[in-house]
Amino acid sequence: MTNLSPETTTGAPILTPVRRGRVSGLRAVLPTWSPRLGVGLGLVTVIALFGIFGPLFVGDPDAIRDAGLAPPGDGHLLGLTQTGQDVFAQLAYATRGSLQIGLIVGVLATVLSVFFGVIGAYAGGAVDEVFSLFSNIMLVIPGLPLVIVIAGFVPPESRGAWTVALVLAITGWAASARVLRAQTLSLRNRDYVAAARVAGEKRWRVITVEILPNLLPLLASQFVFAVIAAILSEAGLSFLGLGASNSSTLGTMLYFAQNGFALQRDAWWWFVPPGLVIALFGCGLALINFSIDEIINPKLRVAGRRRRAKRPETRAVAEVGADVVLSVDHLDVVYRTANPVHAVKDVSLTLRRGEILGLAGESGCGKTTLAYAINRLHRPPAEVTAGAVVLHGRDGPDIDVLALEHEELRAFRWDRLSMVFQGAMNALNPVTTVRSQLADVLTTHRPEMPKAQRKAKCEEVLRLVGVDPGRLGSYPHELSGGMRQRVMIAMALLLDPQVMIMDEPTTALDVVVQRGILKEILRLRDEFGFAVILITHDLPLLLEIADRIAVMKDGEIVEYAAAEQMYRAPSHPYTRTLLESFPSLTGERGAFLRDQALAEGGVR
Ligand SMILES: Nc1ncnc2c1ncn2[C@@H]1O[C@H](COP(=O)(O)OP(=O)(O)OP(=O)(O)O)[C@@H](O)[C@H]1O
Repeated sequence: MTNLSPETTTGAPILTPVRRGRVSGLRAVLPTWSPRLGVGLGLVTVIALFGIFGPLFVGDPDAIRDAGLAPPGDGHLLGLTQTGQDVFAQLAYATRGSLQIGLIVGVLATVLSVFFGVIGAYAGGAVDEVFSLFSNIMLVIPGLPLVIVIAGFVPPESRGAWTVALVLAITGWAASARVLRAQTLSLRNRDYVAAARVAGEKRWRVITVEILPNLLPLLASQFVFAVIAAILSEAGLSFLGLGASNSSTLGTMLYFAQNGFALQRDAWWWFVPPGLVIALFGCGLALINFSIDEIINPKLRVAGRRRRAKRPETRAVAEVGADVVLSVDHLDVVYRTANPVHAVKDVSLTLRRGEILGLAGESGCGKTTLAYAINRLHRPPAEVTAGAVVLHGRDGPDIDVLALEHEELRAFRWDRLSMVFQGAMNALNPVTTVRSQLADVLTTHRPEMPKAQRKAKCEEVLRLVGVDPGRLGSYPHELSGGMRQRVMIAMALLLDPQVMIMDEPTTALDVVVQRGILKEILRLRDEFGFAVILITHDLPLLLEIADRIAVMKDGEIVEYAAAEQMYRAPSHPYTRTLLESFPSLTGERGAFLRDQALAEGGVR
């Protein structure tokens, strides 16, 4: 296998060269530009400018004229109310009033939710319990009735914009505090926060430097949401006659329009403009909120592209021999992020029946991406842009894996090709027993299998991987790391697959357990004849147990040879560097298990 360039057989490049690198500085915390964000920002900016500067250019909104109720025209852009007041002038002042209340509530509610959510969660213990209890109580009190009661108790003469804003903030922070608490609890256990604590950083510094910056997108979203809710609630309160008595807001405009029977008198120019401003402002903020969500959850950024994702350009698979079970042909995988990453470049591999094919390479070279793409487990932003993956059935037609439809794919996975994931021992569900996790696989893929047979099969696979079937009733936390790993391998064996992909199956285990499990895999392979793609960065380990090895670097296969050959004479400088980077205790790299196995006739 040579180092192939990313070109199609016709010579046309499949992809333009991709730049690697991180989005730096402020751009990393800003939402990506999208038409949605543009429309949202446009709406909010225009309405905010109208609220800020409009009152400077319109006349007195309270000036009463003799004209009475009049439609737009005659020098009045939006007509007159029944007392002859200019609706456009009122709209400018009312927009300013509503924005003020929205802003005050947004700031107050955010401060309260940070105080009760973040500080409480970080402090932990009794403080967290009390804060959390208080947030919960505020959360279960129905908001609107409480607002109505509080606002109703405040005499109209002292019910100014600030009072209304205060009432709305008091009733509107609790839900955000719950979300921030959950997020802070998760953040405070992260390694970098623990490191800051161990380094002796003061509490306030850990909160402001380590935790709050990570909560910024969430805080921004909560703030925007609080502003929308405040403007709408204020409009509702005013409509009920409980709004700010000394200031004009969009809600009070609607209240007076209602009192003046604007609807019955067809005076649309009186109630439509304030209603429209509320709707457009809310809509604009909601659109901005969507974009902030994309920062909190970057996966949302690719949603549009996912819909447009096309079938990759496939080419005829190279002629394969009868003993080939899986062939990967010129596969390309790209992460379509702001700076696209071409993670798998023109990779071609063939896996023979019963073979252990090792895939080695340093961290980040694309091993996991390749494994996921073979199994169609890759998710956006990852996209297979070219190539083919074909499973050559034992008894049946070839299966073009990349062309499988949803249901076919569901039936194919695990049945024909199973996978032991990286960090698999943590992949077991902590709240379900080993029995039900194994049985679930059988119920999904073999629904017709009788219960007794299912039970027997679960016991059999556990025995095969060296775990006492008595452990079927155990929960994952009751098993050692090595046992959990064996259970995952048992799960991968359940349906007698033809191919098993193992991504760093033993990395987290100590050398003795690792060796035991690898020997077990070799024995099972010999017994059942499945083929294995074994992924690891540990090349010497592969030299010991693999039949052939592919070495990956920067997404490309740079050397692909029989293990024996790679062991005796590695041809690529990178392979040599990899081998030299591992110290040898015996003086002979990888001699131990291979030579022992050769002597036993175990490794071919
Ligand atoms: N979701 C993602 N978005 C963008 N780039 C990604 C994403 N996931 C992985 N990559 C990039 O793809 C490349 C290959 O990553 P991959 O996880 O396949 O490497 P690996 O060889 O399996 O590494 P390791 O041994 O550490 O698991 C890396 O450069 C990585 O940064």
